[in-house]
Amino acid sequence: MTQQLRIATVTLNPAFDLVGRVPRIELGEVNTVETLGLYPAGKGINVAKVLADLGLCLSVSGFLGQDNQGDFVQTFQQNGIDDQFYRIAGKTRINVKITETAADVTDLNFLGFEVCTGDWVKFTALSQRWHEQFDLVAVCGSLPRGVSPNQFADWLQSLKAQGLKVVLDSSNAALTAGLKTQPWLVKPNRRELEVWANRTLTTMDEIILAAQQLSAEGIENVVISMGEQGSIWLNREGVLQAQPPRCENVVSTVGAGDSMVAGLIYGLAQGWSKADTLRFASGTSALAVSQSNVGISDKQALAEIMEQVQLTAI
Ligand SMILES: Nc1ncnc2c1ncn2[C@@H]1O[C@H](COP(=O)(O)OP(=O)(O)OP(=O)(O)O)[C@@H](O)[C@H]1O
Ligand SMILES: O=P(O)(O)OC[C@@]1(O)O[C@H](CO)[C@@H](O)[C@@H]1O
Repeated sequence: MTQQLRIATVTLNPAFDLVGRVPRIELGEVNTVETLGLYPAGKGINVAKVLADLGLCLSVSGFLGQDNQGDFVQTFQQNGIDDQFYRIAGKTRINVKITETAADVTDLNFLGFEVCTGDWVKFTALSQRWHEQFDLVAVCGSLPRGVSPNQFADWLQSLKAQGLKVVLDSSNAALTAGLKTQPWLVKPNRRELEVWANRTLTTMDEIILAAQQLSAEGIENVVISMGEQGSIWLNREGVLQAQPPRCENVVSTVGAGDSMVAGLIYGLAQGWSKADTLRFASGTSALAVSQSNVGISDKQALAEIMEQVQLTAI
C-alpha cells in the first residue's frame, strides 16, 4: 500500500458522543434509552479513526480539554494515531445522539469549552510549521467558543499559504467564512449547501447548480453529500454522482459524513481515480450507518457495499 500524502485531521471542538436508541422520543416525558455508547469523537477524530482502521498513519490536532482527556488519549494510542492536540483548561463537551426506530438521529450538540486568546495564538503559531510534517490537513467540525469565523478563516488562509491541501467540513458561519478561503476540497451536506446558497434545493438540478456556483468560487473539489440519496463530486473532470445501496438496518447516521470524508482522503492518498475514490467513500459512509460508532469494522461488508454503488457521470 502506498501512502502518498502526509495527513493530519483537526478538530477544534471535539466531543464525547453519548449514543443510544429509543423507539420514539416523548418530549417532556421520561424516556428509557435502550442502548449505550460513549465514544471519543468530533468530526476530525472520526475521520482519523476511519483512516487509521484503513491502515494509514496520521496525526490529529485541535483543542482537547485536559480534565477528561483519558479516553481520547487511549483511543489515539490504541489506533496508532499521533496525538498533537493542544490541551486547554476544562472539559471536552458531551454530545447526545438518540436514534429513533422510525426517524433520524436527534443530536443535542453542546457548546463546549471556550478557547482564550492566548491559547488560540499559541495553537495557530504551532500550526505555522505544519508544512514540515503534512501535505493535507482536514479541518472538520464546529468552532469552539472564543474563536470567531473571521479568526478561523485567517487561520485556514495561513495553512493554505504554507502550501497545504486543506479539506474543510464544517457548518454555519464557520463554513461560510471558510469557503471564502478556497479550500482544496469541501464536503457540505445538502442542508449546508442550502445555507450557503441561501435558497431551498429540492431537485438534483438545483443541487448541481448550487454546487457549480460553489465550485466557481475557486474550490477545486466540491463534494455534496445527500444522506441515503448518495453524493455528487464536482471538479475539473466534471460531475460524478454516486448512489449507495439502501441500508436496510440503519443503526446510526452519526459520522456518515465523516466516514465519507475519510474515504475520499484515503482514495486520494492512494492516488486512485475520481471514480474509484468516490465508490470507496460511498462504501465507507454507507457502512457507517449500519454501526453505532465510526470505523471500518468489517472489510468484507465494505467490499460488498462498494460493489453495489452506482456511479453516473452527469
Ligand atoms: N441511509 C443511508 N444509506 C446508505 N448510505 C448512506 C445513508 N445515509 C448516509 N449515507 C452515506 O453517507 C454519506 C454522508 O451522509 P450525510 O449526507 O447524511 O452526511 P452528513 O450530513 O455530513 O453526516 P454527519 O454530519 O452526521 O456525519 C452519504 O453521501 C451516503 O454516501
Ligand atoms: O458540533 P460539530 O463539530 O459540528 O459536530 C460534532 C459532531 O456532531 O460531529 C460528529 C458527527 O459528524 C460527532 O462525533 C460530533 O458529536
